[in-house]
Amino acid sequence: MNFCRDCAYDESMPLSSFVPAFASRCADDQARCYAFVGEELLLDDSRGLPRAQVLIEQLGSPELDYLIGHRAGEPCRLLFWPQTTQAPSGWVNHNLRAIYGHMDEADFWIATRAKQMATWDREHRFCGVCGTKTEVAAHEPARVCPACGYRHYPRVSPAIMVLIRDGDRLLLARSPHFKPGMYSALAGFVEAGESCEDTIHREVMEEVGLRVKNLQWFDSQSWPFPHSLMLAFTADYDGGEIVCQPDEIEDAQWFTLDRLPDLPMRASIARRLIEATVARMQADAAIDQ
Ligand SMILES: NC(=O)C1=CN([C@@H]2O[C@H](COP(=O)(O)OP(=O)(O)OC[C@H]3O[C@@H](n4cnc5c(N)ncnc54)[C@H](O)[C@@H]3O)[C@@H](O)[C@H]2O)C=CC1
Ligand SMILES: [Mg+2]
Ligand SMILES: [Zn+2]
Repeated sequence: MNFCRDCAYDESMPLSSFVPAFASRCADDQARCYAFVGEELLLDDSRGLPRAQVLIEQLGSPELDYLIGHRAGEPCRLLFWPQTTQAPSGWVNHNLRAIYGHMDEADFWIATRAKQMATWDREHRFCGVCGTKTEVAAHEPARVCPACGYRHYPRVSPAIMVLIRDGDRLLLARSPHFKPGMYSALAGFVEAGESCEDTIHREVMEEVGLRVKNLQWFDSQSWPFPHSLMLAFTADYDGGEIVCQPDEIEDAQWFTLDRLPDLPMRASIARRLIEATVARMQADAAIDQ
């Protein structure tokens, strides 16, 4: 699956060839370099990965320099400089959401892992239990407290997503943060003590006042904004009238397939979930004719 439209996707090293790993120092100048200045990914003019050594000569020693895995056996290195670092010449800073589809697809997803590793490191500098400054473990992504021994691993926040069908129509909603005209499937974070299914029933009732049944698994996706794990389902409508949750849901409507609104970006599992469900509903309608 490669949505890259204007760069060379290295099919010989597909994302499936990536194996996560961790070492608290990389310093391998031949490694594939996923470099961030603050929230933004540094790429060269043709949206390829930069050379670590050149960046370090320009920006000085990075705040983070970790091995984060191997792509087809090639080491993958995270370099991180804080936002205050001046932008280096000859490289372009990219917002991660915006660069999808314009860089090697596998490198995009490895860069999202790198971003989450940088977030983990910077948000666990002090022990959440006793306040002592933490230290990075040598061979696993953990910041360890030397005083109480607590190990702080990268945070992953499970979030459900559910697309509700009712005959030939789909329920799509929009948050106030969405760009104008865009609608998506419902989503919500799994709360402590909930199963995914509990969250779906709760979030659908909270966000649009409806009941659902026949939950079916679709797929999952790491979503590094900042550390969500999307767990996507479809469900059938099982009663209720649409009542939008104030502040969370600006609008929610039933849409027939011939009247779909603007949909989420191509990188999102929301887009894949909606397109796959529409295709299945169109196939079912063709059989019924
Ligand atoms: N990849 C995709 O296709 C999509 C991804 N998403 C992501 O799903 C996640 C959940 O979506 P929302 O509708 O915003 O969630 P939501 O419906 O649970 O409401 C968000 C609220 O949850 C609380 N919150 C924030 N971070 C949290 C955490 N880690 N754990 C528990 N509660 C938290 C905050 O009060 C926030 O206002 C977000 O990260 C969003 O970016 C949402 C739609 C599409
Ligand atoms: Mg939500
Ligand atoms: Zn501690």
